[in-house]
Amino acid sequence: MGVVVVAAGSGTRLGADRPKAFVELAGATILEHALRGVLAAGPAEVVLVVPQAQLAPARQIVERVPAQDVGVAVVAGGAERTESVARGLDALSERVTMVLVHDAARCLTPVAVFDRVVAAVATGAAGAIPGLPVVDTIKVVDERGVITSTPVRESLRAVQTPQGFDRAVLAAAHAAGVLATDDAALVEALGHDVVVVEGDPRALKITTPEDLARAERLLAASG
Ligand SMILES: Nc1ccn([C@@H]2O[C@H](COP(=O)(O)OP(=O)(O)OP(=O)(O)O)[C@@H](O)[C@H]2O)c(=O)n1
Ligand SMILES: C[C@](O)(CO)[C@H](O)COP(=O)(O)O
Repeated sequence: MGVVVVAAGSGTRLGADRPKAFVELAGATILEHALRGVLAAGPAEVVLVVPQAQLAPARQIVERVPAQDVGVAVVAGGAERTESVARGLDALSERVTMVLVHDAARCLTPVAVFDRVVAAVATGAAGAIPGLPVVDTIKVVDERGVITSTPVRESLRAVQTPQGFDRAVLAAAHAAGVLATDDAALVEALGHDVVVVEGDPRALKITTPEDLARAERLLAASG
């Protein structure tokens, strides 16, 4: 299994003085936490996708983190998340047949979540992604803010990463050249079934300063 870790975002909503993946969380960068979490899942290879200006700092992180015999490559990302994923995919070796795409911003994702995604793809799913039931009622609104529909809550999931796919399926989905907020959407658009497996609250995406504080608390609580 190969893992593409996308870490090339700027982190506008976090508002830090550097790209989000290079912000410190309990003494290490978000990217370092993410890399350690990914390596615990037992990949054959990993590609870190980072901003062009952060290639050298990212390589220093790779040197610091023990990876045994796992190959860890570092490549520059694009302006959009979808482009960053595509560049990461291109950097995986030919031998990789199953790909997981993971947000560095979800750096505290437990290994059990990786395991559930891998198990679902290994048993034949074209794609598998973690998700949690939503607790709020969700409304669809138009441009005036007027509600146009209320989806049945039981059918909704808030989805996370890692998102796992058969490599050929994901490559075909990216070849369409369409942008989406996650990879599953590209694979769904090709007509493939993507299954949702159980996610985990600890796989939160660090997006705002409040999320960063929550991640600090989670790490402190886990000792
Ligand atoms: N051009 C981009 C945009 C996002 N990402 C990555 O995709 C993940 C999810 O994106 P998000 O959390 O929204 O990060 P940012 O785009 O950096 O956040 P913001 O929208 O606040 O700028 C992050 O790990 C981010 O680094 C990426 O690799 N390349
Ligand atoms: C892939 C993702 O994390 C799934 O929830 C999410 O869609 C990323 O979106 P963002 O707009 O890049 O935060």
